[in-house]
Amino acid sequence: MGGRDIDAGSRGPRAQPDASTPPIPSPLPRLAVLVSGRGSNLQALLDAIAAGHLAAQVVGVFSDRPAAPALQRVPAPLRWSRDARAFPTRAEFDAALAVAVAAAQPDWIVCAGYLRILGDDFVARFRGRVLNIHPSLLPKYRGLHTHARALAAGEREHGVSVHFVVPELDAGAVIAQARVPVLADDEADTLAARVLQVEHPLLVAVVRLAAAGRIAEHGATVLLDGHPLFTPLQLDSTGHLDHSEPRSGP
Ligand SMILES: Nc1nc2c(c(=O)[nH]1)N[C@@H](CN(C=O)c1ccc(C(=O)N[C@@H](CCC(=O)O)C(=O)O)cc1)CN2
Ligand SMILES: NCC(=O)N[C@@H]1O[C@H](COP(=O)([O-])[O-])[C@@H](O)[C@H]1O
Repeated sequence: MGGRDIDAGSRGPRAQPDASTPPIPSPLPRLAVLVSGRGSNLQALLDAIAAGHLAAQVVGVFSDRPAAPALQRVPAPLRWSRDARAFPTRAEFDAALAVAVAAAQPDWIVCAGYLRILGDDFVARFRGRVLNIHPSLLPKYRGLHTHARALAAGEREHGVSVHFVVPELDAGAVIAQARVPVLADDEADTLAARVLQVEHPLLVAVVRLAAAGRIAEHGATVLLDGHPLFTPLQLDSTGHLDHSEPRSGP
């Protein structure tokens, strides 16, 4: 799994393009995906790319768990994993992860079911380019076990958020959300399954915006096409993000 191929060879005069010269396509945006589990969100990205619905390329899949089934969804050269528990400190694992991720030269890093808190140094190194999909309507239910907690709290609505990653857990600017109803007979697993169904189109839709250079982190705010988002984009029933959301401010 390597980075960009840099042609250090040719030093002669560059051929001037003319009408007969086909345009050189810009390289596809490079995605590094961090996983810890089965990888259904990773698969959603891979499927969208294969179907021509996401103009990007997965350049590496990274895990803290060598046995993570998600790793099997990509060819071996794209896989990197180390047992995080085998490292003396969290910082040492994070440092090894950062070196491996940097070597892939990603444009974006997507936490897709990645179950480790990233250290401050890792976040700082890639700040503004790290996204996470979190199974709750943030800022509600940061952390783990979100479905059980939402049920225990008697929520009638639940869902998923995609946000920028900052050092504080699940506290980064929220880019987009998708909502599902909580049913009277829901248990954590049935609610999780319903949420997962909207996670996949939501993640693809946000990564599509990121890959197209349309979103950016601006402090605690998300910029969409240079305009601040004051409320997260919402996934509609057709799997598209509502860009018509009213934007106040310049
Ligand atoms: N610095 C950040 N790192 C990560 C974030 C983030 O927002 N900031 N998002 C997470 C993903 N995540 C929820 O969406 C999450 C991941 C891990 C944990 C957690 O408590 N992990 C424990 C280990 C749990 C386990 O092994 O079962 C830990 O790291 O000690 C909570 C939420 C990705 N990283
Ligand atoms: N705190 C992070 C977290 O809980 N992420 C959640 O883990 C699952 C991973 O599924 P996947 O491995 O099939 O994509 C997804 O539901 C994702 O939202």
